[in-house]
Amino acid sequence: MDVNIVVMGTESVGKSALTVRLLTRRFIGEYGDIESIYSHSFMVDGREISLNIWDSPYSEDSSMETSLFEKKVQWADGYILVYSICDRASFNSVSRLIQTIKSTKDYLNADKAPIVIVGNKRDLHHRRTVLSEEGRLLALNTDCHFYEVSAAENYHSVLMVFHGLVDRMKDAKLTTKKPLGFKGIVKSMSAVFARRRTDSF
Ligand SMILES: Nc1nc2c(ncn2[C@@H]2O[C@H](COP(=O)(O)OP(=O)(O)OP(=O)(O)O)[C@@H](O)[C@H]2O)c(=O)[nH]1
Repeated sequence: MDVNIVVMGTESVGKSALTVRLLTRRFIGEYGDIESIYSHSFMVDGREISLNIWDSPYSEDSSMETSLFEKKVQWADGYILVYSICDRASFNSVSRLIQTIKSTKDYLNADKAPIVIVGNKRDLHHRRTVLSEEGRLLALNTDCHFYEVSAAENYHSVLMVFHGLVDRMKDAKLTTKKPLGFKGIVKSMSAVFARRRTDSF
């Protein structure tokens, strides 16, 4: 089964950190700001699940963001919306993002793809400005799912986020993989590591 997941959220909330943690089990600290689609396969109940994860840096450019946003919604079978527990604006943005996704034509026309809300940076609890209860309540009110994790400290909680989302899709009628038609997307981990190597010299 092929599954497309889009990871969204404002700047520096840890979208790449979560994605790279899933793929490599590692937290590398600094991540490039490139639009990337990563592939990752794993077995569930004897069946191979192939995940395509679209991780994009946050962009302030609204015109670019609109067309890209629609493309993402058209492509996605599921969403991971990330905020930082230390950044209230990022939480408010997730709340708005849910409304925007849910009102998009492609979302309404398709089988409603599951949405998972993720509060990241749980290790920074001394700087917390968003309570766990607020995340949970938002999920309850919007019919989404909720996790609080630390990409920096914990691989298993990150794994739970992605597997939890796939579990919710298993019964959903997934359409055949939609063509992407978007140039310039890097489909490998090499860019992340190449960037890191460059930075360290
Ligand atoms: N303490 C802590 N820092 C984290 C965690 N996750 C990410 N970071 C840090 O937060 C910063 C931003 O992480 P990224 O993964 O690049 O965030 P992003 O959401 O992909 O950012 P953009 O690409 O700018 O949209 C980096 O310095 C990471 O090391 C976490 O769980 N805990």
